[in-house]
Amino acid sequence: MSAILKERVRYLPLLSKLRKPEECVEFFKNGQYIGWSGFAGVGAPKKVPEALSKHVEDNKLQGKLAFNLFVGASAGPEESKWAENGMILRRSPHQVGRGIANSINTGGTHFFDKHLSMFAQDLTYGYYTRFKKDNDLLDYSIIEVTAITENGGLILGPGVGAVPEIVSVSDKLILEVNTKNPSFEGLHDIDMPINPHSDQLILIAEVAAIVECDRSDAIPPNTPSDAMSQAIGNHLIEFFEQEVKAGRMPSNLHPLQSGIGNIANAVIDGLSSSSFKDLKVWTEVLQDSFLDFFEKGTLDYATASAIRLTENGFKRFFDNWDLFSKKLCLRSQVVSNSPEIIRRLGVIAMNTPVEVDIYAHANSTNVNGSKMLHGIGGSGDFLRNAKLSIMHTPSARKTKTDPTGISCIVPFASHIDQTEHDLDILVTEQGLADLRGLSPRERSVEIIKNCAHPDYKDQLLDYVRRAELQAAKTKSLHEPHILADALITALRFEVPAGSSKKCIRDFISEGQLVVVNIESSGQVGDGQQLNFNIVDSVGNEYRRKKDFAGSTRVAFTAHASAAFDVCFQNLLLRSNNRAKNQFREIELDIEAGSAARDWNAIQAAEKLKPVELELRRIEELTDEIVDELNYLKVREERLRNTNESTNSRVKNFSFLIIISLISLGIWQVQYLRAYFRSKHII
Ligand SMILES: CC(=O)SCCNC(=O)CCNC(=O)[C@H](O)C(C)(C)COP(=O)(O)OP(=O)(O)OC[C@H]1O[C@@H](n2cnc3c(N)ncnc32)[C@H](O)[C@@H]1OP(=O)(O)O
Repeated sequence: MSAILKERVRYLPLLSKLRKPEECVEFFKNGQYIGWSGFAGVGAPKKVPEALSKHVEDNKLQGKLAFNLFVGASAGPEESKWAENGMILRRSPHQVGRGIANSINTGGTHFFDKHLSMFAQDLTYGYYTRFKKDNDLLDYSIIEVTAITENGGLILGPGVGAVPEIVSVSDKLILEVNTKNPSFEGLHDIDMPINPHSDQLILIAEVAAIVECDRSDAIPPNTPSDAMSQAIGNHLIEFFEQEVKAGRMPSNLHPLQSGIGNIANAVIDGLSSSSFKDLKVWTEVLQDSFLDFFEKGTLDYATASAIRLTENGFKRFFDNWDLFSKKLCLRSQVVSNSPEIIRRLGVIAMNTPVEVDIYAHANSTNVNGSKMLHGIGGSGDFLRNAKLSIMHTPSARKTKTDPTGISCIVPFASHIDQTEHDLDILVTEQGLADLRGLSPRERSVEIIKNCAHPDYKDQLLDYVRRAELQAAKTKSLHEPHILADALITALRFEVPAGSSKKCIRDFISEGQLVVVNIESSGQVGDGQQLNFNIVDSVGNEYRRKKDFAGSTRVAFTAHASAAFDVCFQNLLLRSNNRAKNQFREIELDIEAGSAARDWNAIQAAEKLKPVELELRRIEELTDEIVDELNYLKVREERLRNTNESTNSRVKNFSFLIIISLISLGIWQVQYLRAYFRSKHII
């Protein structure tokens, strides 16, 4: 037993329960309900989960020793290891890490994404354990502590999260005493709201073991702030200054909440250099940038549920313990995320979405509507209840081949976590949209104009124009949408190896510039040969390529006004002996006319100001509309000529028939007369 452990565990009876992590494995059985401490990657248990993972790997128990796991918010890499080993059957709430996200997205883990403010209390109500056969809510909980007081009080570490509720409903506890971190004594304010069923007994769990942990939390370094995040920060600072001037906020603002992720970290970095003083923070996670905030004297006091610092950040924090610990309080997540407190304090909430749509519905969790990233976390708690609900995001994110390949401003959010009823302000590096008091259609203009990336502005405006035209016809102009178009920015489909040709058809006008971007998965030599060609319906071939993989951009000027096809065929090569179920995934993006022009290059080459560029774009768009109208006019003329010529032909034919009938009639009369005369009848 190390001297430091003896010093930290001041409740002596517990010292007799000391075990090695691997000696705790025997407590765990398949299907148990387990709680962990931890919040936003810090304060989670490490040694016992690691020993269990090793046990599963050594004995090939993957998928055979699995648990229902509840953690306040995300835990550390040990959780991802559990997921990789098929050890998590069910999980809630917020999680972070490739392993756990993969397990959710491949169906190995049932994940339910509850608001952080509600999760802990719902757990104590028994909502999540209602299928359990015995009366215990949680069988075991593994809790990291930094000390245990003389009377058995648990001193948690850098994360509080749902530990108070988890401990209160656990049958047995395993305590990991972290001796690498200093004791966090004096930094927490642990409070448990009384649930409506106040007549229920809170169980006092039995401690099954204590284990020493000599390792700190491993938080990856944050991406340093860049021009994009600085621009977002500057727009926000300018906005806050205006709010103070308008008398809607005091000069030291209202308490700030900041979400997780690199953008949130960088935005706080920007705010720390602003001229605001005596700021306060009411949030759930403090990241590294808050340390600068404290040191520069901008930040007066902060309260959170976890302090999620990188290795360097923790070193700074521990080295300056006296300064930071006096300005900080860690609380449980039911308190830090309490809707009532957030509303009463008038918190300014700032969180990053995956995407926001033109009417201000935001997706915080699911890429393309179905691929889970991290979960909603506390973003819903804060954005629904804050005095000012702000979302900050880059206007576009990169893909493998395109630095602005994904627009974060979309016609229709593919999954909605935060609704239009909550969001006040949207800010990207392009600018800030103040949505307060605007109708959905006013919002769409404000968002596209101020926040969308220039590469996507025209497409979004075009969508709004078409949606409004259609909605006007059906008298549904409140929030116009064309649902069939709303979710498509680029086409993505699979071409199975050995299948027949697959073609995508579009229509172009003569002389129009067309740009086709094609991205294919796989590589040349992988046993499949992907060929494509682009032809129009009058026989012009614009491009043909054999054995293609990766990405390409084809630009051409249309020779005729006609339909054109982009056709793919994926041949299975003889040398390929893994033939079954192989396919290439294709992403196809077709742009025509002004949308196909590289406006950034035009602006640079002709040294145009933004207004001039916008006017040029509008001019081209107008020319295009005029061209289209001219084309329609010519087609209409052609149709009219065809109609007229058909009409005159029918007329002539009718005359011919009339003349033929009259001639036939005269002939018949003559013939009958001659016949009757020859028979002497007349
Ligand atoms: C504990 C708490 O709850 S704190 C309170 C706030 N909580 C939340 O808001 C929870 C939900 N939000 C989040 O998890 C984050 O803010 C995020 C993921 C939405 C954004 O965080 P960032 O640091 O800006 O994201 P980051 O750049 O690391 O991107 C994360 C991944 O999402 C992907 N992504 C983000 N936006 C998009 C998009 N519009 N389309 C496709 N992929 C996207 C990124 O490409 C990246 O993928 P990768 O890991 O394969 O590279």
